[in-house]
Amino acid sequence: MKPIVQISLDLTTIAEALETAELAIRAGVDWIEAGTPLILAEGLHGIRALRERFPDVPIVADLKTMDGGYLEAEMMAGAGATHVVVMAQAHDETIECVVKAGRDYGVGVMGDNMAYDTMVDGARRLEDLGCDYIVHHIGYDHRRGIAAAGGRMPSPLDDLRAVVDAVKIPVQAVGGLSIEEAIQCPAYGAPLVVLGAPLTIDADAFKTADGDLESSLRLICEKVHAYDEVQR
Ligand SMILES: O=C([C@H](O)CO)[C@H](O)[C@H](O)COP(=O)(O)O
Repeated sequence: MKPIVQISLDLTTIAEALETAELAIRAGVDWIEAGTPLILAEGLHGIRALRERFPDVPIVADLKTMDGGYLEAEMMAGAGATHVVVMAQAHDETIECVVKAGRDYGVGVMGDNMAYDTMVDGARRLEDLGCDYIVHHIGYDHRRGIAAAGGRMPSPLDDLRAVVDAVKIPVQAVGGLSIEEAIQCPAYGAPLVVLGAPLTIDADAFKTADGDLESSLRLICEKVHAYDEVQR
């Protein structure tokens, strides 16, 4: 598939999410992610507002579902999400319910391997249970905790190649990627590139970052879109 750039709107108001998404789409971003903080703060209203403003843009609802999977996915699909996220740590039945809702409502299911004992095994399990994409994810708190204790901050690139090789479905790497790392994802075989907090959002304040965000995003999109097909 052709590489896709997704912006994660880890913000807490609809107004700021719309403003940041507007700018991102102008810069060439392909998919919008309603981040977990936005879903918590604004719920389905946030998804509906994004859908109304951007009728044709795919919207990922980063639900991080752990239980009650069918209803959560169904509600997000009804509000206009095109993709939902379920955790590898969830029970098999929950992942299966989200996959069933995905099939029933025509939304893509992304399985997130964050905090799974072995991230490669988590990715394999998510694929076996029917997910359409893998989110290979180093958690925000986890990586910051390691860094605060003086350790090297883990990067999703560390195991990205192994995860890509373990599954046949498309993979995205998430969790503190720098601009340079984000641009490299397609070269690792991961066609979905997520621009998260370090690039776009002030991670400490959950506000849009200062600086010329639009120009930075445009540059990143140009570089990622310059890649040929990624083989999956
Ligand atoms: O899912 C996310 C995280 O768990 C906080 O909710 C973020 O959207 C995702 O990690 C992308 O942002 P960065 O980690 O800052 O790159």
